Amino acid sequence: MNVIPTKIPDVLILESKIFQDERGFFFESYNRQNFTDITGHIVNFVQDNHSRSKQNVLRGLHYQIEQAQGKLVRVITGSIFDVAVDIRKSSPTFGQWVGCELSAQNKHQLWIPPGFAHGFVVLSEVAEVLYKTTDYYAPQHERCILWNDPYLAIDWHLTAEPILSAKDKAGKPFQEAEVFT
Ligand SMILES: Cc1cn([C@H]2C[C@H](O)[C@@H](COP(=O)(O)OP(=O)(O)O[C@H]3O[C@@H](C)C(=O)[C@@H](O)[C@H]3O)O2)c(=O)[nH]c1=O
Repeated sequence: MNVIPTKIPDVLILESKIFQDERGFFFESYNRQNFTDITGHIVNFVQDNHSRSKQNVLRGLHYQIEQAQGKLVRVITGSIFDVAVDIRKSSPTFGQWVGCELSAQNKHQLWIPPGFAHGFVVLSEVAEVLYKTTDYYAPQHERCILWNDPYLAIDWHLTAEPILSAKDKAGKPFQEAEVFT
């Protein structure tokens, strides 16, 4: 497993060793011991999510203010631009974002610890995204920051208008959003 750092030290891109042969490929998509060694934390994943979206669908920026979720994100069909925003007030990178392309081809995974808002946009015709979470879905604690907040100024690599849920269209400006201490 190769670890690619990002400009936010707690957010990591993980590159697995892929074994290719005449049958296809094999890789360990998750190994608890390796993950603990890489992050320096014992992380307990409790939920696996799977979503499929068409091109230009943008989901985000989401977080849970209680039962905050760390997320380990990967793509098994197509490609996305995946974004994490640091919303921990005490963090030196508070208000900063990082993004990276995750695809079925590169098999990269993004580790986003608790304390971040998360979102992605679909770059390919369709994309299927899988992610593990460190806490359970808790809709009462769900919050959403506006994807195009001018303060955050995220470059989503968009080539068309994004397709958003009603909930995401009604996201809060970053400076009005509830954040972590
Ligand atoms: C996230 C989630 C949704 N749902 C249900 C609620 C709703 O009826 C339906 C679709 O939910 P949403 O519109 O919130 O799905 P979506 O917009 O894909 O939400 C997800 O976006 C990405 C970016 C994240 O980071 C996730 O944590 C999550 O917030 O699925 C669950 O049952 N469990 C879950 O964990």
